[in-house]
Amino acid sequence: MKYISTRGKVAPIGFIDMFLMGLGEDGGLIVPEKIPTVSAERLQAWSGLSFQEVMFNVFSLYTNGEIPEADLRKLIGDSYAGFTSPDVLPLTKIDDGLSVMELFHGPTFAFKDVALQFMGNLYAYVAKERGEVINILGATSGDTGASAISSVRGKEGIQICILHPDGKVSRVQELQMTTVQDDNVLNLSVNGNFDDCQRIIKDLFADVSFKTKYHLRAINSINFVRILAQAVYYFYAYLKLPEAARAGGINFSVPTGNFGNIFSGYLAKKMGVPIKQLVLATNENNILERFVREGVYKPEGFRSTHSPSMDIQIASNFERYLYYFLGEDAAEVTARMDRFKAEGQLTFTAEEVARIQGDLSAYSVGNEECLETIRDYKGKYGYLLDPHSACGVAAYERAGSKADGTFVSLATAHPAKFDEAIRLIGIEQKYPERISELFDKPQRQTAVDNSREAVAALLVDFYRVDS
Ligand SMILES: Cc1ncc(COP(=O)(O)O)c(C=O)c1O
Ligand SMILES: N[C@@H](CCOP(=O)(O)O)C(=O)O
Repeated sequence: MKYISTRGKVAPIGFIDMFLMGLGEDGGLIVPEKIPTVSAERLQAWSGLSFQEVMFNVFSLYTNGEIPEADLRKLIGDSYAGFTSPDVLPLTKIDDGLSVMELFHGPTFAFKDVALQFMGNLYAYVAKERGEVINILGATSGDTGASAISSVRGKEGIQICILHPDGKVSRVQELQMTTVQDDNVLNLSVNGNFDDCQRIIKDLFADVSFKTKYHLRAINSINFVRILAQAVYYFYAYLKLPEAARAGGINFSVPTGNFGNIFSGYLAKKMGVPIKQLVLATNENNILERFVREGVYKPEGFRSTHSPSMDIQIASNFERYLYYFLGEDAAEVTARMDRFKAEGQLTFTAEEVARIQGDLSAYSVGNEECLETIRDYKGKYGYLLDPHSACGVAAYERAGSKADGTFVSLATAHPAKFDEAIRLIGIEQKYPERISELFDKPQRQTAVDNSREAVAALLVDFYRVDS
């Protein structure tokens, strides 16, 4: 298995090189040369396996033997040892039609831990085995940053810098990042929004001489390993359902912002998970909904919502979807992304829109509807959703067609991370101890201007370049 770029100008590389490259050196996103598939019989044989075993099986299709089997098993075992649920990702039945897969039982109470605990350990492994310098650069709307920092704090040979939008993450998210005192962590609070943070890091990754000199490594869903690790929970959700509930295929409702969460589902479907509908749930930052419904991909005014981690306009993984949508035609992807850069929007023909709607359905959930869904599910089922997970459930409610069989809605964060919103509807919750203890700790972060140059100047001082 080799890896290539959506823009076609990266010579095929192996698994570890792909992991280290992060963003393709031609500015594209990395994808596998050919997506491996799992037959229905083989998938059936995975029934009853633990999450760790399913992950091992999925990753073994992609790693080319570059990580010896025992090492891969240990990396996976270590990564989920700190999850608080014995199932790692428990599946909770809400009613006959709907189950919620809780992805937030890791150290930072968000679904990002599923992939990032593994990636942190993989970076430490690669640093040790290959003597690579690992200088991680990431952008966050709140969850990726906390999770990535938790996965590498204090680890030998690794430095991590995270950009977050100043004042636009929840209080708990900010504390999770900025109360970490390890010297290998730098938190930059950027005077802008998440799109600005993501643009700055992508510009720095695209500057190949800077990237090479400072050994920049990606932890965002820019990195294909993130996408792959997230694909595993689609397999696991399918396998955890009783046979009768999954017969004929299942549906997922997926809160998404950077198109990473749902693109992982799209990948799992291509690999062979019998997924019928993939429902894309956004908040009021609804560029992806407009793309699916109207065939227009165009950022519009940024809005702050109750689900701040999905306050995203420019969705990084849109380009990966485009690549497959355009029949893996890298020249056409390049032409369309160039057009997007020049004109600030992409429009799709009616025939194309019909095909997009064959892959995805999409719903944008307003602030009021989000809170209403939280109130409703707490009242009806005694189940407390966080605002991101509530967008997923609200989209499921609207997707409607219960005749399609079982739905799994992905619960992407613990409600305690977004108590600001939950309190608005008068629901009191008790924080897990690992969250309540954050409020007494000192914070450390550096304010920085919304510019690539300002960030680069700080990185030059922070990163280690010796091996
Ligand atoms: C809690 C939560 N839910 C959902 C999402 C959406 O995930 P993605 O942006 O990978 O699609 C994010 C981050 O964007 C998040 O932090
Ligand atoms: N919601 C994310 C935004 C970054 O997305 P990523 O999947 O590319 O890391 C966050 O919480 O930071």
